[in-house]
Amino acid sequence: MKYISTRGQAPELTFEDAMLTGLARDGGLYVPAEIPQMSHDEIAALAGLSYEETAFRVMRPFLGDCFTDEEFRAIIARAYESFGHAARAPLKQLAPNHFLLELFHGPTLAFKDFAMQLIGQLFQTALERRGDRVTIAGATSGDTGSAAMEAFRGLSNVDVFILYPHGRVSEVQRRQMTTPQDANVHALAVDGDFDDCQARVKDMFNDFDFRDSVKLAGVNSINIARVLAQVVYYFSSAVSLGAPQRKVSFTVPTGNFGDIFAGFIAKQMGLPIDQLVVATNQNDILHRCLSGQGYYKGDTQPSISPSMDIQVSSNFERALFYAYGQDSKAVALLMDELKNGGFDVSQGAMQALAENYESGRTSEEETLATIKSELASSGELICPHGAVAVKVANEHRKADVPMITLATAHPAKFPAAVEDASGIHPPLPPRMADLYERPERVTRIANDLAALEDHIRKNITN
Ligand SMILES: Cc1ncc(COP(=O)(O)O)c(C=O)c1O
Ligand SMILES: N[C@@H](CCOP(=O)(O)O)C(=O)O
Repeated sequence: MKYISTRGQAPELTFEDAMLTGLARDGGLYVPAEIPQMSHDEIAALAGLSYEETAFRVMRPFLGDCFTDEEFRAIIARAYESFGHAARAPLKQLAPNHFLLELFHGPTLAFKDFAMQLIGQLFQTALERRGDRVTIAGATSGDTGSAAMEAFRGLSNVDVFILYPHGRVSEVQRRQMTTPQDANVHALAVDGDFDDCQARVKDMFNDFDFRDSVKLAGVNSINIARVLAQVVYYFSSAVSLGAPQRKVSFTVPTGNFGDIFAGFIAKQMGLPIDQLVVATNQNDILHRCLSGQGYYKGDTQPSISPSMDIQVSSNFERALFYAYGQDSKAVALLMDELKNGGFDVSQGAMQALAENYESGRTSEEETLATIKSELASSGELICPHGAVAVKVANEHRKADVPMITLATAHPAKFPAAVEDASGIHPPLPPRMADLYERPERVTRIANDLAALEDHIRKNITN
């Protein structure tokens, strides 16, 4: 199994090398050279299996011979043992044929834990075997950061530097990143927005002297291993609702396009997915693009679903790669145009996108109203990101096809917005009850590549 870059100018890599590399050296993103297929019978055989066994069967073909079956099973078992729900990703019914997929039972209360806990174990095994170490740089709008710190904290062969936009994450999200006391995890509050943080991380990867000297690695969804780990819950949830005998649909609250792209991979593997619906908040660049208005950056408007306050949606590059028939030159040109503000998508590529994705947008008022109305109708208290998706799902779902809406974070991560909408203050789980008393450790830093690289060089502990 080989991995190729969306921009066509980087070496082909194995799964393990693609995982440890993060961003391709031509600035592109790695994708599998071929997407493995699962037959109708193989998908049907997932019924009744544990989440861990489903993860093994769905992900195994992507790994090639990088990890033995025994190693991979042990890694999966360790990755999910700390989850607070036996099913790992349980489904709750909201209405006839409408289900919520709860992806927030991991250690940091967001869907990021599904992939991050797994790749933490994969990194550790690979690095120990190689006798090597890495420096991870990650950008976060709130959830990736704490999930990465939790997955890698205390490890002797990894340092983790997380860039988050100062003042633009919820207090719970911030404290989850600033309170771990392990010396190898570092929170950096950047004077900028998430797109600035993500751009600086990509700049670090494109500065080969820095990249090579600190052995830079990435755990954002630029890392293909992150995306592949998220494919699993599309299979587990669809099968529990009757796939492959019947089709299902998904609505996904979307920012960096990693989660919905995992759904696209599941569909390409053979999972019978009817609709894949992209749900955006008021930062609706993806919805505008999928509606035929081109991909043009605007100013990011801070919202009550801050994790999706994104203009440069990293994995959309992967979606474009497939929509342009794997034409890496065309993708490279579009990404150059993006540096100058944006680009139009060709008619053929628009058609290909339309065959795979639908989209919708939810305003701030609609998000608050959905939290309130869902509590009244189904009794579920949902976080603002899930609420963005529930509203869009209700506009798109068909009466005869089950719609699975992804609940990507626990409401307790966004208590102010949830209380504003519902009158209920969602409590943190008991193991985090003292989060507000824990001492914070954070470095405020300019949105400046040289300053960031200097800080990282000076603070590597391993
Ligand atoms: C809670 C939450 N929901 C949704 C998203 C959007 O997911 P993606 O960036 O994979 O589109 C994010 C950020 O990634 C998030 O943290
Ligand atoms: N919403 C994300 C943004 C980064 O996304 P990623 O999936 O590329 O890591 C966050 O919470 O940090």
